Amino acid sequence: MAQDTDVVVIGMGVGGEHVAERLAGAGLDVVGVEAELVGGECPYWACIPSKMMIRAGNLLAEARRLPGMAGQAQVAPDFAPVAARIRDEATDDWNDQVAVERFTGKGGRFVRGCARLAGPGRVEADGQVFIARRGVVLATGSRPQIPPVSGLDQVPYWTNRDAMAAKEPPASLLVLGGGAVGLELAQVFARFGTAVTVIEAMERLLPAEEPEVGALLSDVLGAEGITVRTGARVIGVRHAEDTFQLTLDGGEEVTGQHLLVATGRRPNLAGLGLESVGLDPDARALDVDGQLRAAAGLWGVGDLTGHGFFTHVAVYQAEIAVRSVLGEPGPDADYRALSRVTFTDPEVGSVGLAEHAARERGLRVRTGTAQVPSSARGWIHKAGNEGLIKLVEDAERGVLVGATSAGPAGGEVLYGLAVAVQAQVPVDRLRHMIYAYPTFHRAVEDALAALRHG
Ligand SMILES: Cc1cc2nc3c(=O)[nH]c(=O)nc-3n(C[C@H](O)[C@H](O)[C@H](O)COP(=O)(O)OP(=O)(O)OC[C@H]3O[C@@H](n4cnc5c(N)ncnc54)[C@H](O)[C@@H]3O)c2cc1C
Ligand SMILES: NC(=O)c1ccc[n+]([C@@H]2O[C@H](COP(=O)([O-])OP(=O)(O)OC[C@H]3O[C@@H](n4cnc5c(N)ncnc54)[C@H](O)[C@@H]3O)[C@@H](O)[C@H]2O)c1
Repeated sequence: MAQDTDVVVIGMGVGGEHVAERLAGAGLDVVGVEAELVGGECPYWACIPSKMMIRAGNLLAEARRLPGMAGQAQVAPDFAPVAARIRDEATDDWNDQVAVERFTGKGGRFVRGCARLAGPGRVEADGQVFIARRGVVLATGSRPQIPPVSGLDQVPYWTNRDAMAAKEPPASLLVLGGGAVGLELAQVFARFGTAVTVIEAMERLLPAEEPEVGALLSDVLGAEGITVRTGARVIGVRHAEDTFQLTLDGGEEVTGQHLLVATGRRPNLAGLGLESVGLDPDARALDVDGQLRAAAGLWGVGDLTGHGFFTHVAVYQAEIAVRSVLGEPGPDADYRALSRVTFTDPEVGSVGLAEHAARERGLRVRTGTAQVPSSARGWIHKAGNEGLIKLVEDAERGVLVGATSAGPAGGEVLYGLAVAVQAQVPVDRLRHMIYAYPTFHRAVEDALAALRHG
């Protein structure tokens, strides 16, 4: 028999969990359905374990920077504490009991299973049927996008999930894709002694970001001993005797003990029953309006909306969806000042539009760039000081529409630039601010001084 409830949340990753807990906390009867682990990708296989790995890799890199700066250190990398932290502190050995109890403790009803829509306000899960009076929130996230490379579907490649569960670094690793996942993990494993080759199809690393950043990362990763192949297409994959062999389009072969496929993600819409509510199940992403509504009584938050695969986007959208479900007024989602940080060393932070994206929108653009090593703090910092600040100004309006901050703490330096883009602070005002000496963010002042038409 069908059970009545106020709201059903399908998918209890960061987005869905936030919605479900907030609505249950507001006194609604909420059913939360999760096929795998409550918390989703971020705590178990993505943001948190990868950042624990990166913290460890950065410690090794800092120790290796001692010569010429502060003495000598014997560095003997050991991945065991990293794997243990991921198992014990990050993921509770991939057990979500605490998260489930946090939700049920707020009065939520939890169902473990794969849910699907069976008409407006109607959800089937784990052999049960729920009728949602207020509506349904879809938050099913995304999964790795596997490219159609000949032989790839026949071999035991890694995705981010296998990498996060690794107990030791592989002897060698081929990384397909020079985006955020590929580069963060390439650098970590290399710092633990893995021989890493990154193969990126586009002409540069992090191709969606400023080209200066792709060049910077190629140099830094190359100097750390990582082989970086850009503009490289893999046309075939084979696996035999614990070795992966990739054939590049020029005929060259590259080999490695493991292969990490990190070529992007795609929203999980298949099998959700979208056709039962008149929506296209084959769409690339769930189309939502500014209040995160996909249809009457149907909301969507997180990766499946295609507005950027980031935890901060999922949680931002979740707050708006909560207000919308509760019928409370509030502003529409606004992605103009969306920040993203790739946690390589140097960290690459960016907000808003890269120069090429601003030009594609027809803006009259001025850009200004400053090199971190040439700034006072960068010069003082010395070892590991690589980085740059690049600003993108809409010259008509005299405001920044985008900025990049790469360097030590580049993701933190980004914050001031994100405020400037979000609040549309006039560039002239930014020029007449006082920037503390000698901070990394003082390079912003140099970049402002360099703003000129390209
Ligand atoms: C390696 C890696 C590192 C990352 N690092 C960062 C980072 O540093 N910072 C950052 O902001 N972002 C990072 N991300 C992205 C971040 O993990 C995602 O953006 C975030 O997890 C999205 O949350 P979500 O709730 O939309 O989806 P998910 O976390 O994917 O959760 C969706 C949930 O829905 C469940 N589900 C799916 N279908 C159904 C169904 N039919 N019924 C029931 N349940 C279902 C799934 O099991 C899953 O638990 C990283 C991603 C990766 C891969
Ligand atoms: N620090 C963070 O916030 C963080 C970290 C990791 C992941 N993420 C999120 O997860 C998402 C997925 O990360 P990702 O790195 O998998 O995707 P991505 O889209 O960032 O990068 C994928 C890369 O693979 C390349 N590529 C695609 N097909 C290829 C092929 N056949 N051969 C070689 N290269 C190919 C693309 O050109 C691109 O550079 C990101 O979009 C990001 O939003 C965020």
